[in-house]
Amino acid sequence: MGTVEVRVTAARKGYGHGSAARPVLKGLDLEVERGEFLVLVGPSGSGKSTLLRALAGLEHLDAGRIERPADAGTDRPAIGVVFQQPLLMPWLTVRQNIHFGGRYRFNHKRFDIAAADALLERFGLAAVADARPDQLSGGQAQRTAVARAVAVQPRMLLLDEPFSALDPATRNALQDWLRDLVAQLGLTVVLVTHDVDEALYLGDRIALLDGSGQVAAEWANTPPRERADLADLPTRAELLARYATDVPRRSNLPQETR
Ligand SMILES: Nc1ncnc2c1ncn2[C@@H]1O[C@H](COP(=O)(O)OP(=O)(O)OP(=O)(O)O)[C@@H](O)[C@H]1O
Repeated sequence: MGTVEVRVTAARKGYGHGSAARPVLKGLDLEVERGEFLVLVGPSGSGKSTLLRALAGLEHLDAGRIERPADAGTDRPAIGVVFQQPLLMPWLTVRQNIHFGGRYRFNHKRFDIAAADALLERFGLAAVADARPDQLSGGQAQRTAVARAVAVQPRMLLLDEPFSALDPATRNALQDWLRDLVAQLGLTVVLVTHDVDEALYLGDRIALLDGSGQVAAEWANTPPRERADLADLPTRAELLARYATDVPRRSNLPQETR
């Protein structure tokens, strides 16, 4: 067992009140090791995004605790977050978007602009550095979002279905790209995905949220180098079988609690 980067203990979180109260996390425990690539899978409504937002500090737990990497001073955040939509600032160029976190959220005098600019090259975005988000392909936009997240040199990257809105070819290309990037930067990653093959292709470990409000099962995984190998993995059949659980959807909730 390596160094624990994040420890979630007895996490409880629900939404709504009274008869509409809906617990989502029910005493969930989870540990993520430093440098590990953990993938959270599970059906819609099982609480994957809620857990990720809590890990990011964007959501408060009702009970339980999360110990996560502390920010090193005020200038360097420990965590970068990327969502399904790139959420770029439409009035800023790609380069300005990548600078955004460093310039505006932290001590801008210590933000390393040269290092952030080097990401343009590394992420294949140099040719569109001065373009606005509406001029980008989906893949370019999402690479910009990841570049913005890593420009502030976080220790951990939290990704909530970052590639699910992309076409399959672009998704595959970005999975390869992400895998190389994470290995080079030595980041700890927690990725939420619906895609079992994506989980098996990328994850060092896969955790299943099945709607019970807890981690229902975990699998150690040695990611295959070839996509063709995915189909034969025993874990794949097991995961798909466990995945079939039906969890009530968000649309069942009263409108005002959404
Ligand atoms: N802000 C909110 N207000 C009320 N209910 C919410 C809120 N966010 C999530 N929920 C509810 O909590 C439950 C878990 O949602 P969450 O988005 O965490 O699940 P998920 O596993 O990520 O689902 P999906 O895969 O569809 O994104 C769902 O039933 C959802 O309706």
